Parts: sequence; structure tokens; C-alpha cells
Amino acid sequence: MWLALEIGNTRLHWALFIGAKLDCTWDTEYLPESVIQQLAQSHTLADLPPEISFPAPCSLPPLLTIASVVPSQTALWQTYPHVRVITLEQIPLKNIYPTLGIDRALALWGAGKTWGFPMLVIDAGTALTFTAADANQYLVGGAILPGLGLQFATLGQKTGQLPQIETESLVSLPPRFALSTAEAIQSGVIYTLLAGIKDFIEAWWQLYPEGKIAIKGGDRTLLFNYLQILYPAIASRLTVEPNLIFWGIAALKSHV
Ligand SMILES: Nc1ncnc2c1ncn2[C@@H]1O[C@H](COP(=O)(O)OP(=O)(O)OP(=O)(O)O)[C@@H](O)[C@H]1O
Ligand SMILES: CC(C)(CO)[C@@H](O)C(=O)NCCC(=O)O
Ligand SMILES: [K+]
Repeated sequence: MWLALEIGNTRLHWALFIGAKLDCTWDTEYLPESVIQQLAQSHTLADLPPEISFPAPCSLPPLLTIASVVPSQTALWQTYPHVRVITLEQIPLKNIYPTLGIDRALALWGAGKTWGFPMLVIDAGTALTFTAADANQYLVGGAILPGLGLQFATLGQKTGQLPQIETESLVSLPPRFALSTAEAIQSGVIYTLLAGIKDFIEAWWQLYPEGKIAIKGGDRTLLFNYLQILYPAIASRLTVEPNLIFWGIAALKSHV
């Protein structure tokens, strides 16, 4: 039994593995140093700090595998007894550049190993990223832009009159030509983001007509639902899967 921890820019994503089998996953906020120390010293569920909201098992897995894109958080977790931090060199993708995010590399590896290459992964997280590899598992490249939440947050924070829009408040598509401030912000951000995603997908299919596409990240469901309404032909070829990074980690385990 082993624990995997993905440290994102907004929160922590956990997975419990039994051998190579992904048993369960859950999310928590960032944890304070005191809680991490307590976790490191716990041996059974009963000792665990409540913030961890740990699921079923009664003994704690001795091994923690970390994939992090937040160096300050990685440093905090180094105190855990049997910790393994995944680095880019361990990922068998070719043509990767040294500063590529480990989350992007792992998600792409996990998706490609599961469904095959060429593969394009769209991560609708804090940042929205596109990351692609060709049939020979060479990184084709990708793109990084502010994610949905970040686009709303910057507008709210860097202007004098614009309110903060919460992604939780989004349900149906806003009117394209809006007659209120809140809907105007929603329209601007959502329609341009979806048009941008569509444009990247079409460019991907120009390169690789049979190329596969997977979408992950905290905003995956919202964006996928909007894509189904606006561009159903595109949505029908997308696979929605939140756990690509954990699949990538599991695929590495058998590799090393
Ligand atoms: N409970 C939640 N807490 C925070 N964000 C959430 C939550 N549920 C959905 N989201 C959405 O998820 C997005 C963040 O995505 P995600 O949780 O994948 O980020 P992350 O993994 O921390 O960051 P990274 O982009 O570094 O991977 C936000 O834009 C937000 O709208
Ligand atoms: C782009 C993010 C923030 C997405 O989580 C992460 O993958 C990262 O910090 N990447 C480093 C830069 C790059 O991937 O080119
Ligand atoms: K940064």
C-alpha cells in the first residue's frame, strides 16, 4: 500500500494505491507544517490529524510518492519518513525541456500509456495547459494560460469596479452579449476560453488527425459541459479523467 500526493498550485490531490491498483482519491487544502509533522509520526488512522480526511485503511502506508509543481510545498513534505519526489528524468517521454512541469509530464504519460499516443492533455487547473506527445512519445509541446478561476480572480483584483466571479456560481452558459457586469465577465472569459480550447484542438487534429485528447483538472467538468453545448463534435472525442497524474505515477512504478 502506498500514498501518492500531487501538489497543485491551489490544493493537494491524494491517492491511495494497493500495489499498482488505484484504490481511492481525495482532495485537501494545503496542510500546515504542524499537521505534516503529525502525519509523519502517525502509524495508525487513530493518530491522524483530522485535516487529512484519510479514507478507509487502518494502517498508514509507509511510502509517500510526491509530484509537485510548488517547490515551497515540496520542501514541507520532505520531512515525511519514506518520501519519494518524482523528477522529470524519471519520465520516459522524449524531447522534454528542463523546466516542463512534472504535472504536465505525468498527466501526458498517464494518458498516453492508457489510451495510446499521439495524445494531447488539457489540464483545466489553476493554470490551463495543453501538453502533447506524438506517436513516438516525443513531446510535441504545448501552451500555458491562466485557468478559469485565475481569469476571474485577476479581473476582480486588478480593477476598480469589477466584482469577483466565483466559478461555483457558474451553471448554464451566459448570454454572449450580456447586459449585466457579472454576465459580461462570464461571457468574455468563458466564450474566449472555449474558443481558444477549440482552436488548439483543431490545430492538434491538423497535425495528428487521429490524435487523442484527454481533459483533467478542477474545471474539467464545467468546461466539458460547455464544450458539449457549443462544439458537440469536439466534445464527443474528448475523454474526461481527473486521475491522469496518478495513472502516470502508477505507470512509472512498473517502469523503474
Ligand atoms: N474544491 C475546490 N477547491 C479549489 N478549486 C476548485 C474546487 N473545485 C473546483 N475547483 C476549480 O479547480 C480549479 C483549480 O484546479 P485544480 O484543483 O486542478 O488545481 P491544482 O491542481 O491545485 O492546480 P494546478 O493547476 O497547479 O494543477 C479552480 O479554477 C477552481 O475553479
Ligand atoms: C503550468 C503549471 C503551473 C501547471 O500546473 C505547471 O506545470 C508548471 O509550473 N510548469 C512549469 C513550466 C512549464 O511547464 O513549461
Ligand atoms: K510562480
